[in-house]
Amino acid sequence: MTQTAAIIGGGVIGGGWAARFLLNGWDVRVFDPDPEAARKIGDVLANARRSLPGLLDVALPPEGQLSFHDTIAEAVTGAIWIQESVPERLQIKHDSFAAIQRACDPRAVIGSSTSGFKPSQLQQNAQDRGQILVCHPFNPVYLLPLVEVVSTAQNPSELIETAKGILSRVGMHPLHLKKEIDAHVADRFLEAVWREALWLVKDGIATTEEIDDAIRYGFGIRWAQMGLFETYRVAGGEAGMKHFMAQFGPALQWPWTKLMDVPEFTEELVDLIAGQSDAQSGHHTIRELERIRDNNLVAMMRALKTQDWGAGALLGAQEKAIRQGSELGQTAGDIRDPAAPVLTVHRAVPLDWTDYNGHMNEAKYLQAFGDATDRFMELIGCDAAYIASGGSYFTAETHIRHIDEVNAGALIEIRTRVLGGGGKKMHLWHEMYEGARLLATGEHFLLHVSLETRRACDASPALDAALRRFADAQADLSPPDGAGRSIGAPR
Ligand SMILES: NC(=O)C1=CN([C@@H]2O[C@H](COP(=O)(O)OP(=O)(O)OC[C@H]3O[C@@H](n4cnc5c(N)ncnc54)[C@H](O)[C@@H]3O)[C@@H](O)[C@H]2O)C=CC1
Ligand SMILES: C[N+](C)(C)CC(=O)CC(=O)[O-]
Repeated sequence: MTQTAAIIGGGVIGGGWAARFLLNGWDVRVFDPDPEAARKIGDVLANARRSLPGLLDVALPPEGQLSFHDTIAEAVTGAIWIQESVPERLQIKHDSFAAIQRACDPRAVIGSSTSGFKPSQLQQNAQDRGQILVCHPFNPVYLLPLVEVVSTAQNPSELIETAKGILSRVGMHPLHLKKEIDAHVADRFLEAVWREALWLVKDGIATTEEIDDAIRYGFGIRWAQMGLFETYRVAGGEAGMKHFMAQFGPALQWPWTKLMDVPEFTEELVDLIAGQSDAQSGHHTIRELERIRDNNLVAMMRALKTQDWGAGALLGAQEKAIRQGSELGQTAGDIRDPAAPVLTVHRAVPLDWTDYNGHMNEAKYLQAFGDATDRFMELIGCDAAYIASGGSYFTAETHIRHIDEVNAGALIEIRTRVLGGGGKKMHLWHEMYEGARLLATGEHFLLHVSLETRRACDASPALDAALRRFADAQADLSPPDGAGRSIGAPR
């Protein structure tokens, strides 16, 4: 059954939460007094639709329904997750919690996006303190997985576990802090770095662009994959962390940084920073910058997925769970009708598959058909264990027809037929669709090989039988249009 989330405050962060829940299959009900809220959330959703689904190599559940409501009471009806993302003012947050708790399901989780308030401050005077906890996300909420969960002794452990479970199921990494503290963990770093950067600009040491370069050409990339302590452990060389601390610890006593002093926010400093930021980035609109940011984040996170590391490992685990619960997780024994084409790929087109023509690049059609072949091989028993035992298939010939174009974010399906198979041979036919629209076909001839001799040889009897089950059942189907065709101009 579809689950429902309520979003109270639909600005930058509330809009991001709405997109994350919707694209993970939840219905979302929004309350925001701003008459422009629907348009603003629409813009965030458009960005999310082109970027989030393509993070995974498998389709997310069908998108939920979005609705807007005139009161908090109406918005929270039926919601099991309520995310407060109103402005960072304690009184507005308290008023919102009071209105939420007058109307909501007492079992619902109420998460607050607050960047700085402690949960005990949020819970003050609440009707049910135990229902409210901090769930602090990072912008863009639809792509970045971190959410800092901060609770108090008032929160029942079952509610905290429910909250963490739900956040994990929408692809997030709930980091549950041991104790509450102003600004949680991550915002304390961000503020320390920001404060230092303001000094560097004010003192004329570096411009905003030079400071950004200092981050993005070096330690920013490093942090994205290993964080701080693991990076420094490696920097200690073979002697490791103790050596690193002995070598660089004393620097903390020297006056390298001004950390706790804050430069005065004079009009002059604000103008200096805003002027430098305009010179650095003013030629892009904010929407353009958001898209550049999203393109880069998707490429980086997908690269980390191939390494099964950090934020990428989380994506891999989510992908595996979705696959296991879907048609793509079936075994050959689950398939009752081997005469029907088999679903081998169901996924969105990722941003990093598109090219200068604004659509999916030709090389990625082969990637998608290659993935379809891999899935079919796995289905008939040519899986990781079989390959480790020394047998596999090599592709000997491929013919792809590009029939229609497709853009980032679009959901594609590949259905696979067996045109022939048995012994050493496997002849596959893939059709790629977006809905009912045929996008491409791929015809592939493969040979079974011994990975030891690198020469063709018969498949194992079990693999051969599994392949022949499909080949025999499909033998009487009429040949697909375009099968066996060679390249030539239409006459
Ligand atoms: N912007 C950021 O980078 C991050 C912000 N946060 C936190 O998220 C919360 C929201 O911040 P943003 O989305 O940046 O602010 P925002 O200004 O973009 O959005 C706030 C939204 O709340 C609406 N609003 C105002 N009064 C309301 C009320 N009484 N009931 C319902 N909605 C109301 C406004 O119309 C606006 O759409 C804050 O607590 C902030 O600390 C958390 C992570 C990152
Ligand atoms: C600037 N900020 C304190 C609102 C930032 C955050 O809370 C998290 C983020 O997305 O950087």
